[in-house]
Amino acid sequence: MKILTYRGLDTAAIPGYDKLAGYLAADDFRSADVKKVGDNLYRARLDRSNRLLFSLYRHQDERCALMLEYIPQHAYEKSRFLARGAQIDEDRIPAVEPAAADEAPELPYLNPKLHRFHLLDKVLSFDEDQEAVYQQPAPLVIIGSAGSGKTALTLEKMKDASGDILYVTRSPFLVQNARDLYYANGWESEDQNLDFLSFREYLESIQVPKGKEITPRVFHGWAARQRLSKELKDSHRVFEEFQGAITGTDPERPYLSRGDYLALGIKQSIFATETRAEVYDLFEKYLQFLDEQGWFDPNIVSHDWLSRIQPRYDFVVVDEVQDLTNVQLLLILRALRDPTQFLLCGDSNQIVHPNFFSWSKVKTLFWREQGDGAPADLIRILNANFRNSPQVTEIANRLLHIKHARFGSVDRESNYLVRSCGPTHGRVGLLKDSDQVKRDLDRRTANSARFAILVLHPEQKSEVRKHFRTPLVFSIHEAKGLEYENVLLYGFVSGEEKRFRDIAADLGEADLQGELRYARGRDKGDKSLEIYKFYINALYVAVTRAVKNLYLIESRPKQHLLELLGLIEVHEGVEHVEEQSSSLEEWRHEARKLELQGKEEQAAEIREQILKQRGVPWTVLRGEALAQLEDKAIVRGEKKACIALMEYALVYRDQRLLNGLIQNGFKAAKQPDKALPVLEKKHYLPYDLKHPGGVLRQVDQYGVDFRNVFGQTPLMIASHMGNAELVEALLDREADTALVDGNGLNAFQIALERACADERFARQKLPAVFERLAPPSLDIQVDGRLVKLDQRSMEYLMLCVAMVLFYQRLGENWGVHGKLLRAIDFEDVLAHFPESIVPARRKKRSYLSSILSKNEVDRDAPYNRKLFKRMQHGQYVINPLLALRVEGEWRKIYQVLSPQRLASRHRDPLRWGDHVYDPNEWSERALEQLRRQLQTLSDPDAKP
Ligand SMILES: Nc1ncnc2c1ncn2[C@@H]1O[C@H](COP(=O)(O)OP(=O)(O)OP(=O)(O)O)[C@@H](O)[C@H]1O
Repeated sequence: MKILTYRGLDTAAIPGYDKLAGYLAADDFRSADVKKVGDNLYRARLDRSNRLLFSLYRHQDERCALMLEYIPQHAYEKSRFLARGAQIDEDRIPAVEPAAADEAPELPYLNPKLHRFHLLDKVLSFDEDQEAVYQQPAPLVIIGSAGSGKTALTLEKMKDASGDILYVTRSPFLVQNARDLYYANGWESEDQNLDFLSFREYLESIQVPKGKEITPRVFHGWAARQRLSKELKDSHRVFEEFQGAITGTDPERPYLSRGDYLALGIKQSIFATETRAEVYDLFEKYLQFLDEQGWFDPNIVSHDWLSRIQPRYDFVVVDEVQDLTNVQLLLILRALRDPTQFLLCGDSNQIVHPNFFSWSKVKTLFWREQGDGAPADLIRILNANFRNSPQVTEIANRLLHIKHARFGSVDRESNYLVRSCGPTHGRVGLLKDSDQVKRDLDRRTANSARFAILVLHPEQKSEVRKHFRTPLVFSIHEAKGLEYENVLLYGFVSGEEKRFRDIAADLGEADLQGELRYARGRDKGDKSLEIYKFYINALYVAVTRAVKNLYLIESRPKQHLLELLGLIEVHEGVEHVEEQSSSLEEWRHEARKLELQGKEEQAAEIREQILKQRGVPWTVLRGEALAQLEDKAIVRGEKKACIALMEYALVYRDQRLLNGLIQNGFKAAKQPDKALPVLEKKHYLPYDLKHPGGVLRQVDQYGVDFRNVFGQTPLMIASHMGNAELVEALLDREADTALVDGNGLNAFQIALERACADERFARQKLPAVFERLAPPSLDIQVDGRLVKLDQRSMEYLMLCVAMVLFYQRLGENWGVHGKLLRAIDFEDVLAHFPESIVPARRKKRSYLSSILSKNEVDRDAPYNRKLFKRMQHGQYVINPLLALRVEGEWRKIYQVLSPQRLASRHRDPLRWGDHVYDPNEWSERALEQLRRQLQTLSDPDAKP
């Protein structure tokens, strides 16, 4: 059996390691005393009390033991790889034979020379090139085609850095994905302070820009309303020109002047010189539009922020750097304390419109920043592909050849072919464009979430929809970042026959042989060539979206370009296309993924067409509906309305509403403890059952995040009930953990809220849901800057608990005792939290005090998140100037929380003689004064 060791596992420091490894290598599981302790997790015996954890894999015909972790003193509960807190009774776990390895999962790639492996979401053995990059210190630029393992390698390199670290890329989806990969399998590091940010968030972390970021969709809507000549009709091109040529290129200016734009060289603009004046006219209108309609352009803001950026990172990773402009990249690099500590990666072949990105520009930028001290050897190339099938990679390589032969190299760096290490065998085929073929193909693919159709232009989508039912139809502009097992290109080449004919021109098979040599384009004089690049780039991007199988349907299949790609035979049948049907679960997952990638159109189509979801038929109590109910109950005293309002008030513990009802003589409101169980039975019963079929049926009907009458999602209720199985089922269905209820609390905070008030819940229910429910980070805004509070920080927990205490304690504390929130309040509630969630040292009052004071608004301290405002000695409220991003919008904290719901418990008036003293009035006055104070502090500029 081959022995591989996990990165960083210091085998020399493990007593008895060599002997044990020897047993395993010799397949002697008996001497190694191997037992199974988890899913593909085995333990072997080092000596009486120490154990070693490993996994089994196969590679081709070889068995492999992957050594993971040293477990000293039977301390399985501290293991990173076993579920945290695992208790293992060694006498009861089954012994294992080496033959278990024959059933183990297959490693798709194994470098025979390397004994170290890495682990993200899966096991990785680096190939020679990856290993060389792994060993190379920063600064480093990693260039590699789609699927060459850039992201994987970069993340593993990031784990070696220490201090303040930034991972940034344009797409929020990729950021989330990278973060998930990074922390997969329980990775933790004490000496890293990590930020995973999308470029937008990075801008916000310097200063939140005013307005919203302009999106292609908004831009197209606006451009469609302008009177434009034919040359400017393609608004994608115009948008690219604005974002890549007029803005974003020159760090000295927010955008080029008209004169400079008109004077750009032919390679620096997508538009011919004679059209540029009109483009610039439109650009000026665009500036006006941004200003008037409250949008911002990220390039212009990036330029403005250059004057604000301060060094604050020790190490920076920029992924998909080809999606960023010069100015954006500069803004990132300027955040480095040591300007050489960066790692950039990308692939200029993944650009659809030529947006003037080139590696030489990146280098120039770096050298200009660095002066003479810049290292000469910055760039590393990865040319293996681990994602696509060899057949797809072959077509992609042919396209690179064609592009290269016709247009010359983009730059020296992007001049390579791709070597396939693809895990599976695939198929590439040209299909006849007949009704029969389309019908058969539709039948086989309509229910498959692993089959997508791509077209060149958005208008072609409606044509596709006439023949195909799948919701997964994308234009090339939407295709970035997508990958599907099967991809069909519909009329890609026939739709632009002339363009592709011109591109293929007189190229022959001989032009597609050998390696790419760096060369300028053949047709130097032909200035119109630039325009053609879009078509070939688009085809390249489209082809590489296919992980396994690629099909093309062409109405005119006899085309030179297709011939060059080796697509000569036209298939009249589609028997070889596997019929696939995806489960609703896969479709739900697909919809959520697309939504995160900003592909709302397709996500909505899946929800409507496949998941058949619709809106809830009841009225959700919020905003106007809630105000009306209040009016009917409290002003007009309608009985039914009183009951409904009492229920609402009970759900949100809105003492003020209850008090209102009591004053109106609605007695039931006086005894919330009696009314609450009735309410729970009426509304939450299905959420408490072992088999929550009823809830899941509703989820199927209305979507996983539907709102009940009180505005709660199923996840919020499941979390309130502490029903871990249901929570799990809902999260599997992609329930959104970031949504908030009528009190501004998300599902995680709702579970905390129960746990703070109920020791049994904290002990018995909370551990099972705690980690799964906590959103990975909270976006807060302090001093106009975005801070992402990571789930792993104590500040995250403190802010969440403070939001809970706002409702649970602040009303009573202030209304009765004249106190705000104090360390003792936090100590009180955290005291009964299990050790696995909050370790004892973090529950101590001194520690809690130190977190409160370290994060005081008026204190000047490093890493001060300014979460709290100290109002009196040791007494705090959440910083009224803090804003939270809730459901995509920035909202001030006291708009998220509801100060009007602050109230102390209703007390009976005291009487002696003729005197009546009503403590409720006193409390209410005090609380009103607090509300006003919070309001003033929240909005210091408001007129009194
Ligand atoms: N050495 C390896 N062995 C096996 N799989 C690998 C290896 N390197 C990368 N992979 C896998 O290949 C896939 C593609 O890797 P990754 O996403 O890092 O590529 P990328 O270059 O960033 O691609 P893109 O530019 O499309 O984002 C991933 O599933 C990754 O786990």
